[in-house]
Amino acid sequence: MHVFVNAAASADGKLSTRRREQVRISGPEDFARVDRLRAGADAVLVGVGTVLADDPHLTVDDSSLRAARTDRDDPATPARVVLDSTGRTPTDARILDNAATTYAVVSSAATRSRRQALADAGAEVVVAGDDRVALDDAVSALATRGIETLMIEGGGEVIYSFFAAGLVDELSVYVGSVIVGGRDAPTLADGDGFVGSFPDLSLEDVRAVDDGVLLEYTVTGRSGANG
Ligand SMILES: NC(=O)C1=CN([C@@H]2O[C@H](COP(=O)(O)OP(=O)(O)OC[C@H]3O[C@@H](n4cnc5c(N)ncnc54)[C@H](OP(=O)(O)O)[C@@H]3O)[C@@H](O)[C@H]2O)C=CC1
Ligand SMILES: Nc1nc(O)c(N)c(N[C@@H]2O[C@H](COP(=O)(O)O)[C@@H](O)[C@H]2O)n1
Repeated sequence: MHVFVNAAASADGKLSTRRREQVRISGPEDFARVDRLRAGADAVLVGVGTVLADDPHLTVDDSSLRAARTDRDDPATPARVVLDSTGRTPTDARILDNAATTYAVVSSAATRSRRQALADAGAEVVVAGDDRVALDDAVSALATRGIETLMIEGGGEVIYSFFAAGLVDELSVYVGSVIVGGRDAPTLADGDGFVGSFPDLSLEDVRAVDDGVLLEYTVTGRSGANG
């Protein structure tokens, strides 16, 4: 499976505020680019933290991009995936509407009633892992459902986990011209953080987008060279 991460960060590396309230960092050109990225994916994945904070829809909005997908017999908008170990996704979350297939990936820690509630709300429930969603198992389960290209949109906990598992092939970061600040505000990669061995990136392209900068990387492996 090809896995790519896209996120928008402030100039000081934050994805949102310390209150975990969504910040509009991208401008119109970048949001259009994100729409194209979504249109090129089989599924768009977020963590339950993003669902609870933002209630995202995660669909392709541009009608010509949707038409191009249906012309090649793909659904108009990619599948949506939420990593949600205990099934905390609200049953009225926007990702559970009928705009696309939605996979709720839970762990064995999710109660039968939460799994049933998510299924009743329209999700296809996938179990991967014991206490927390195990990414290798989740990715395998998605692959068996025909997902070959997976876009990770965040947030910082989930992005870190994908890097820690060595599952990321490409990263694009839009760096907006704003400072958000806050030691507890989410960054691109939160989690426990790396010590001694760091994912290495190769910078493939830099360009001005809106009033910020788009950085595009491929992931080349792990080394301690940056430490
Ligand atoms: N600027 C941008 O581009 C973006 C910004 N955001 C912002 O990020 C914030 C949310 O980020 P964050 O709080 O980090 O939440 P995440 O969206 O990264 O979700 C984290 C949660 O996902 C669940 N999860 C399940 N399995 C895993 C796993 N293997 N690894 C990691 N997480 C797992 C965990 O909850 P559990 O254990 O209960 O399952 C965890 O707490 C919001 O403020 C949002 O606005 C989000 C996306 C993009
Ligand atoms: N690319 C980008 N730029 C920003 O400035 C952002 N705040 C985000 N946030 C992400 O977009 C999701 C919202 O998606 P919908 O418009 O509801 O489909 C949000 O949940 C974050 O993942 N992204």
